[in-house]
Amino acid sequence: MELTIAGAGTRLGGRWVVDGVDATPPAGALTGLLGPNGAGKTTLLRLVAGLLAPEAGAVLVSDPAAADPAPTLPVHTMPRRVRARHVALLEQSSDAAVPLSVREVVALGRIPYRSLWGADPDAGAVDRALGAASAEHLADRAWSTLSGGERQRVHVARALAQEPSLLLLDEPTNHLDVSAQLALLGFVRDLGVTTVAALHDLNLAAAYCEHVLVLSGGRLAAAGPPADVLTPALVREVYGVDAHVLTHPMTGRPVIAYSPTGTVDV
Ligand SMILES: Nc1ncnc2c1ncn2[C@@H]1O[C@H](COP(=O)(O)OP(=O)(O)OP(=O)(O)O)[C@@H](O)[C@H]1O
Repeated sequence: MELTIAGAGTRLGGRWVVDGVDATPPAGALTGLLGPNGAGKTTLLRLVAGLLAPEAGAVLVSDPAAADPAPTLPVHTMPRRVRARHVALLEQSSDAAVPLSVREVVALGRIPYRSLWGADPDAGAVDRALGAASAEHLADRAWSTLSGGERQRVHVARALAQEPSLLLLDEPTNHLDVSAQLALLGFVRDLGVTTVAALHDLNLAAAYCEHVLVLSGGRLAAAGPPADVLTPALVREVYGVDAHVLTHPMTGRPVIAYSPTGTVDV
């Protein structure tokens, strides 16, 4: 799905927390949404998901009912059921103790596809999503008994079960061990679905994202391929941290080596 964020902004608590953001994340690829705590990443994801209507500008997506893929449809005006078939948002996980099994939680992602009498037209969708999120071994567990990382995998599986054409992930690697982080981002990158993922780990973004957007104080500070954007000057300006940017010996992608603060023994 094509996505254009055109001067989008919104206020929360009387303050512009997303302010005049212009961006065109590449279709069918993984875009990293970066920026310090409070920069506006979650709010921008909610605007892109159509859960918030922008007070300024627009968030436009391809109209699923039209042959033309050009982004012309304001996402927040899509009927909810239609939007739920095309746009999935994985929010920062809540720890609600719902009395459901893992399989039932993932099946919630299939609600937009179910018929009036509750049948899912694709009986294999839940199992495929569990497999994609490396969570098939959890299928029959009670949700309330899972660890933080296990829950995160199930949240991801639920979003994938929606089979969206626009996938929005808010800190999807939260709680995951290193191996699960790499597996998840590798899987999402190879999905071929337009994906925007808020990430705190600049090295994961550099390794897996085709494009990155960097927010700072609600405004877009930089956008482009990670190798162009993730410079020592940018890391200093946005995060207030000194860093060296090295080149990964296998992939050629940037590796950010932060300079420790305080006294350093050498
Ligand atoms: N309902 C609200 N009312 C007032 N201010 C809000 C509200 N929700 C969020 N904010 C503020 O808006 C700003 C942006 O918040 P947001 O959650 O989008 O940032 P973020 O980049 O996702 O942060 P983090 O990395 O910490 O998750 C923050 O300063 C936050 O305190």
